[in-house]
Amino acid sequence: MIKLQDIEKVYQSDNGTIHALRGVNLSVKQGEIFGIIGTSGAGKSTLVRCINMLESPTKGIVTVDGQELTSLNEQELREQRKKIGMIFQHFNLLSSRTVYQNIAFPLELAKRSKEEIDKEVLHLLELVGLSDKKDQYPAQLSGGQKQRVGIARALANHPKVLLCDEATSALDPQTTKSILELLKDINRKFQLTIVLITHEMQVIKEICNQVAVIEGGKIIEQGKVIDIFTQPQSNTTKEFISSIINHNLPDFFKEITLASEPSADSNLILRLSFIGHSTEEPVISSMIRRFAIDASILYGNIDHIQTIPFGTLIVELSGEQASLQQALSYLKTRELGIEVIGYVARNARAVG
Ligand SMILES: Nc1ncnc2c1ncn2[C@@H]1O[C@H](COP(=O)(O)OP(=O)(O)OP(=O)(O)O)[C@@H](O)[C@H]1O
Repeated sequence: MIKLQDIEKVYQSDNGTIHALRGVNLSVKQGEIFGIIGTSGAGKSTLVRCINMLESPTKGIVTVDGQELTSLNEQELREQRKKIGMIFQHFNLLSSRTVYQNIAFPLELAKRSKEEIDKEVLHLLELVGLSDKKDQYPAQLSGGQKQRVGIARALANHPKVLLCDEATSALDPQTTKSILELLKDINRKFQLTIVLITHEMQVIKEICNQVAVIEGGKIIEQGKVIDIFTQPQSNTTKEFISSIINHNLPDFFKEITLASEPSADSNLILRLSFIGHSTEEPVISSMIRRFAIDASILYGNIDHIQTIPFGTLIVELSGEQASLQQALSYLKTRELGIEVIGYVARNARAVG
């Protein structure tokens, strides 16, 4: 549905040249909720604004719904933009218009009849749960209600894509949840493709199928949310994830020396991640039964990414070195993530 090829964006400002995007390639499938996460200044807003050409890329090709936007003139672009709705962090509502009139605005611009507009607006008000607020002005609404108006307005022209520019960043956690639920609902009902940018991993975890991490104008990591959460590669991604999932080692590891290679009398410390059905498999107990080893659990956590459960265990295995290596080989045949954290001297910690 959306394809970005080698997108570059250079701003010329009084302070010199700013290279905001440096060769971005992205592909978003129809019906996906695609999240782009990055810290302040990473290039998120520039990137999302390149998708509907509010910013025109200095270089590269933007294609939406099979149409190359980067080759269109202004008038053709205006037509194509009707396929792309957008919502904003600060809602961007017209303060002198009522809720009804705000939602009607894009339909008036599209020269739709009064009857059509009325039917459409009433339907959208119901969809976003604001039928009773139609004659109020934005100043009389809460942040969450304002964003609901923003969503209804963005959907007025039946877009195929909805772009969300930090749409929940100005909202409290409870309101954020309800807006994300509404976006999920709309995605399901209309098979609408959603691209959202955020600096909060919680938002990605709650609704996205796919995620891309942007840093210094480049995509440094991308993939399925479940894969990125369970096997983050870059330090930036690890940091984002650690804000909601503790990937750090427990404190007592700071006091012991970990070796990267085994010695005759060392214990093996592993981090195991279980995803989906593998959380139900009794891997640890069958490993202990098969090999002459002991296992003690140093840390355990279970979480969900939307409906998929995933768990993390840090375990210390003790026994003969040959048995430990056999157990490790056995674990590698199971459906789980394995990270060898290191080896500790057998007496460094008492294994129970
Ligand atoms: N219109 C502009 N003129 C000049 N520089 C700009 C302009 N817009 C953005 N930039 C610069 O481009 C870089 C990327 O900015 P952008 O707003 O895309 O990042 P961001 O990840 O969305 O950050 P934030 O979360 O703080 O909004 C920054 O260095 C920013 O200062």
